[in-house]
Amino acid sequence: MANYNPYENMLDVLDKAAQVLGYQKEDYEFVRYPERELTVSIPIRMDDGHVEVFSGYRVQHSTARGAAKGGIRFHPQSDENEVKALAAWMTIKNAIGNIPYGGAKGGIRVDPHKLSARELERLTRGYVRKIYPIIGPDKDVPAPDVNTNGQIMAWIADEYAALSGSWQPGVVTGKPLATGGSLGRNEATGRGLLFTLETWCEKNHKDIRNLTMAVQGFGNVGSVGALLMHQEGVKITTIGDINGTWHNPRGLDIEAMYVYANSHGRSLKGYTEEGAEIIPDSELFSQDVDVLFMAALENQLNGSTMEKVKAPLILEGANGPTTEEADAYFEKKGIEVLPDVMSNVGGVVGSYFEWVQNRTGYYWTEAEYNERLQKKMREAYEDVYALKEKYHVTYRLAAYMLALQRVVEAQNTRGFLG
Ligand SMILES: NC(=O)C1=CN([C@@H]2O[C@H](COP(=O)(O)OP(=O)(O)OC[C@H]3O[C@@H](n4cnc5c(N)ncnc54)[C@H](O)[C@@H]3O)[C@@H](O)[C@H]2O)C=CC1
Ligand SMILES: O=C(O)CCC(=O)C(=O)O
Repeated sequence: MANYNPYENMLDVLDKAAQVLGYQKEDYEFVRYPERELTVSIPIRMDDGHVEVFSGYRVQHSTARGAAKGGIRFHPQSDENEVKALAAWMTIKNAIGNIPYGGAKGGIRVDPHKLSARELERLTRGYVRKIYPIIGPDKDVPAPDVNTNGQIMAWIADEYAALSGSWQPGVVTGKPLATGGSLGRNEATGRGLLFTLETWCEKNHKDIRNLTMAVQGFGNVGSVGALLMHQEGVKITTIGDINGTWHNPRGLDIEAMYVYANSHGRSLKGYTEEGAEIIPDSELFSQDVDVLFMAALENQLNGSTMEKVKAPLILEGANGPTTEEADAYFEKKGIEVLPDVMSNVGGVVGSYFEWVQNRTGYYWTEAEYNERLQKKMREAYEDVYALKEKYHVTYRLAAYMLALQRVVEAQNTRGFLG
């Protein structure tokens, strides 16, 4: 998998979707290229006085349907191709969610766990100064992703205010409540995944309370998703994060794991539970469960791991966890995949709700927020499902087809071909 290029993977699926729709290359060629890619260098004085220079990226894949929108990731392996693919997936996802955004993503190549809080703040503010010309509430609106959180979003909003001379909370979403965040956003991606699973159960005449599950990733998406699904009766026997894989055949104590991870920097390192054992990470995918919930990183289910999967259903909370090769294999084997661009859209739909509240200055209750989220998740699922049934394709292909139709229509209506 050394040569895995997530952007190429995205293009392959996009081309297939276009083919099923009967599009010629020129009908959608523009969607194959990001509109704008910015690479920046961020010099930081570290606490001990020495200087380090970090690479950062912001890619705006599309603004056809509205301002570019998507999270920012801090990760040691972040690079141009990863951020490009993540930005394109945002275009597709935002179109499926039918929210008025294009797609973008950002990244800094750094291991944030090695930085002090002061260094992290300086790095974040340095990054904002470099991408300042291309972001704004109507231009490009960042949000959290892997290894970023509400505090980092608050620093982004504050640095933007310092540069622009005005407090504009709608420049970034996923903020803490004290800085214009919204009730519900922190849980939105996980809650949206629960709604997706519930809709799948309804369509397949399954009772969610009878499902068993294994989860990879226990950060924002994995931990909230697992907690909410557990509360609905799903039995979660296996959870893995970067530190290890925990297994309890009687069902893990998800509440305890959630509290532990959230008081240990979103990490399960050191977690113990009576009846639970630590198993090799390589055994996570081969668990004999009903659902494999992917909530870590891309390229996890690929040519080398796909044959391990025993679960008949894969729920994608992470972006891009399944390569095209693995996807084809799962289709052949009858393993159903609820794809990222449909299933985890709750995060950005929740961000849209926050942005709407920031711009109107009128804040909703959590119950209102969750009710609207449920409605949006349902609509996204049904819109994808209708195409899946009509064309007899996978959920993923149907999702890409739906997005392609919406982006192409917006682009053509605006008429911005040169
Ligand atoms: N935060 C959000 O609102 C959204 C995030 N996503 C996607 O969901 C995924 C997870 O994001 P977050 O939960 O926000 O990130 P996070 O930083 O809160 O958590 C990431 C989790 O993945 C685990 N992990 C990392 N590498 C791993 C490995 N090699 N093996 C096993 N576990 C590993 C970490 O230990 C951690 O538990 C990413 O793909 C992200 O792009 C998608 C939609 C929205
Ligand atoms: O909330 C957002 O704007 C984007 C979240 C995100 O990065 C994602 O959906 O992958």
